[in-house]
Amino acid sequence: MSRLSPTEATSLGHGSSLPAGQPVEELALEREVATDEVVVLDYGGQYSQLIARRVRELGVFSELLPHHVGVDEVRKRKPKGLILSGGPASVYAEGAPRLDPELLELGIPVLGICYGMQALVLTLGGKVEGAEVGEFGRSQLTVGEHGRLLAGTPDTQACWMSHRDTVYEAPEGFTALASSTESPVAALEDVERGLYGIQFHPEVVHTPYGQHVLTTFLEDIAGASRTWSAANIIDEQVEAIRKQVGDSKVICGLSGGVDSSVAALLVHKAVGDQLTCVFVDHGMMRQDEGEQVIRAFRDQFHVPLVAVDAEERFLERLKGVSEPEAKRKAIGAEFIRVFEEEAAKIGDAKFLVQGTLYSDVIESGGGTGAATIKSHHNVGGLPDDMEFQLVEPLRALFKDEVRAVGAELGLPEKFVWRQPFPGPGLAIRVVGGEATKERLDTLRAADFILQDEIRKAGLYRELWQSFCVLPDIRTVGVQGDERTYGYVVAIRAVTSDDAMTADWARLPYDLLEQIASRMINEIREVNRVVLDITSKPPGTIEWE
Ligand SMILES: Nc1ncnc2c1ncn2[C@@H]1O[C@H](COP(=O)(O)OP(=O)(O)OP(=O)(O)O)[C@@H](O)[C@H]1O
Ligand SMILES: O=c1[nH]c(=O)c2[nH+]cn([C@@H]3O[C@H](COP(=O)(O)O)[C@@H](O)[C@H]3O)c2[nH]1
Ligand SMILES: NC(=O)CC[C@H](N)C(=O)O
Ligand SMILES: [Mg+2]
Repeated sequence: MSRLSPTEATSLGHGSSLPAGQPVEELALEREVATDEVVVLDYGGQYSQLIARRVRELGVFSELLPHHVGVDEVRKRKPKGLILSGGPASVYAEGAPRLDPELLELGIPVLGICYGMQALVLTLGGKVEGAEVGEFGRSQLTVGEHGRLLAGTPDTQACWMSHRDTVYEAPEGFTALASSTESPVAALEDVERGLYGIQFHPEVVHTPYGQHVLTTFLEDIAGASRTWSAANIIDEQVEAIRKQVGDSKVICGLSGGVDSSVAALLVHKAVGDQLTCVFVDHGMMRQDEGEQVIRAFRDQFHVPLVAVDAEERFLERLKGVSEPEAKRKAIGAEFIRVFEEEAAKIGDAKFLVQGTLYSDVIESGGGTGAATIKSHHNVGGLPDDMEFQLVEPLRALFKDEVRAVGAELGLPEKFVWRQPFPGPGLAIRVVGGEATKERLDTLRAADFILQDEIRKAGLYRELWQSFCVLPDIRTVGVQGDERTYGYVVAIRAVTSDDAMTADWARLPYDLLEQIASRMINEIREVNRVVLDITSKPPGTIEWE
């Protein structure tokens, strides 16, 4: 991407995987199946999510499911093919995830990648063993026989590996296709049974023929039509929304962010004036944001918009609340109470549209033992007694795909390329303490300066997000020969593709200096500015 991310790490760093216990129904997508799908089973690999993204980039819809889902869950989706991801375990480790042999009997081709291949080989009676030396990073693949899977690729090619266990013998019925520096069998296939395996990672950019091999699997082997694109989700969703909503009234929580704007446009396309948008100004917005959103939206679109001034009730609700999850849940619940009141006013709207994305769903954990990193207000933060039925047309998409849909729908660039802003707003950036009006105002002032300077420097669009955090800390300073005891502002700026992983942005020193000095000079309460240089993982983007 940019001068801001000096390493390639961000493009490789999709480190998410679905924790065991993730309830699958949370992830199931109501699709009017119009396009072909390939399911990726996640064995906890670092790049599992990247596999699904690559498949989508190649024009085939793809969903990532935890490895332990039953065969029925996979069958339900009528996939054209199945991909088994890599994973951190050794196939011999106690409790290592197993491959259910029934998955190999679905009548669709299966491609095992790294751990996925090792599990396949072990299940079918081949030989996998821990090698003396591992094979990490760049390696050389030597193809003995191209077979079906490696057709059209060179006899020797670079590939990217990350494993210690190694396949020494292919199971009966398989042909070993290639070896690598440290792996006697680095690719194999049993065309008859439709089973394929590769030890290397086709999904990372360091495997030059990776996309080629994936394309072969999708197109030639699985026979999937490459007709899916973020844009054709429009027709699919318009149809699904009509079916779900019928002739009921619908409200849409509209923040002015790209997700809810796109969701609103889709729903409007589907059910026209049954839709009313509701913008909630909870007092945790950025400077002048409320007015800007209302003006921009009313100017641009012909969708009725109700703006609710809810600052007082949100501040009241947050009194004494400092623990991050408690804060998120309080905000999530209050949002719903406001939506309920507005729904009643417009005449019993039973449906609530939200711009929930795939990453919100994955990250919110789920509940049955899965790790919840943080409850996104629109997923894990919803109150139990909510009666709305949710309409979430973007639940299957990643942010870059939503942007593509937005562009296709004619959403102006300034909406499409807005940096994300979390629903709970500045409240989760007043860290370690209560979000009082006074602290929110200080943070708002700092944030305004940061945005202003980032835009002036022409960096706004290159950054996934740039914002300030106000910890509950004061430090001693000396200003005008006087002792001061003021707040610390932290600057957080990150690059990312989809918020699942992120790197801290290398902002120019001169810009940082300009930002810091403006903050200290212009905001009386602030006397120190620090920079957050934590990537995600191990950090998250927001501090709470
Ligand atoms: N101030 C708000 N008023 C009404 N609805 C909101 C508000 N903030 C968030 N929401 C609802 O919560 C959903 C999730 O918020 P989120 O911030 O993830 O998306 P967004 O604001 O639409 O887009 P972006 O991620 O670009 O900020 C929104 O799509 C919207 O439906
Ligand atoms: O609408 C939202 N409601 C939330 O509760 C919420 N929490 C985090 N975020 C945004 O999600 C992305 C990932 O954030 P984290 O790395 O902090 O988990 C980042 O873009 C965050 O700004 C939220 N958005
Ligand atoms: N990347 C992987 O899937 C690694 C598989 C297994 N953990 C190994 O080390 O061989
Ligand atoms: Mg937002």
